[in-house]
Amino acid sequence: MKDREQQAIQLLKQIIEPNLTNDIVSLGMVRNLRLVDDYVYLKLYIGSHQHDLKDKVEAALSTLDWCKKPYIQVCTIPGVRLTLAISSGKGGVGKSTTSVNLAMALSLSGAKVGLLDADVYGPNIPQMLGLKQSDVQTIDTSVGQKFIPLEAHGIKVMSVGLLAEPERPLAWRGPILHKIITQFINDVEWGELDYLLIDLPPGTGDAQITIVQESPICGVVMVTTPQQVALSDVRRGIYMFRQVGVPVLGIVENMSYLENAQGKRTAVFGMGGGAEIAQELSAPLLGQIPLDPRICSGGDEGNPIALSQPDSIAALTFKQIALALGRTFAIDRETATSRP
Ligand SMILES: Nc1ncnc2c1ncn2[C@@H]1O[C@H](COP(=O)(O)OP(=O)(O)OP(=O)(O)O)[C@@H](O)[C@H]1O
Repeated sequence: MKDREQQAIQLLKQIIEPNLTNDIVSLGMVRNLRLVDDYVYLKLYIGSHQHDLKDKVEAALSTLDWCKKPYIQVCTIPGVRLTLAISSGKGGVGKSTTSVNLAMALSLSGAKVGLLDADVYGPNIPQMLGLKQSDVQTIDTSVGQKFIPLEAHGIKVMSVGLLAEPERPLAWRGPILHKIITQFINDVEWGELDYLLIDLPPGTGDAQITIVQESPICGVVMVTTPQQVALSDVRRGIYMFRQVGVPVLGIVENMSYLENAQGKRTAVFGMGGGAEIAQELSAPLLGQIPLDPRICSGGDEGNPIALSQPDSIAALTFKQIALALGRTFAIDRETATSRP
């Protein structure tokens, strides 16, 4: 049986995703591969534009002389091309700040962007985008009721925080947590999106594993601050994602330094931590965001720095990360607007 499984995996490894120029197994698109008698079962996690990969998988597995039939369950979020997760090893390092500003930078580059706040422990994305608690509307569709996302600065937003009562802690546990997150992933009517960013809860617990396993996440951006204690947590996070087969796209180092009016930089939380971990774990350092009080006030006022201060170092760095992601996934202004 193990030999046959290896045979199937080797065949699937020959299928290359043309834009990412990597094979679908390494990209974490093939999951839950099982052999029952002479049948192959697997889940294929893909974006809305990658349905031809299913035919390729079918054709590849059909060449196995012992395989009577492959059963491929395609897992995708309708209308969503790319689902990316933003994660951190520990809380308070600026994960939500990065999610909001990256979403903003991607949107400003011309892409259609959605942001799902799955941080059940501290859902503060709505506030960071200036959204108040409001009744989330639902819509009846052919596949059941769906939530309609709210919109802020051109970004479609859905958050567990929009469903919770203000000032009340979200004390969801175990099965309820699992159900809420799964519902969020599958039951939001996003429409057509180039990117769906998912702001994960901090850490590497059940909630994170559920989300990454049950959604077509094609990559994770890890956020960290430069000090050693944060780095050991981010290392654990990266190992976790690699273990469940989700590629780590790179690391954003936040609160890297504080710059004074004369341009002198002080490394408040130490220097070079992000670069060190990036090198150690062979994950690119996507950018370094300085400490800037305008990031904090922008978050509190619902006006992200990527929009309000486009010439700031922080905004330019988020823009550069957005462009890098666009290049990686071959989504640029042209493809975003000319999409069928
Ligand atoms: N580079 C920065 N400069 C100044 N303030 C920042 C910076 N990054 C984040 N902050 C502020 O730090 C606080 C924590 O940031 P944020 O909520 O993004 O962290 P988080 O990692 O998402 O936290 P949690 O895990 O608790 O959700 C916020 O008030 C935010 O405005």
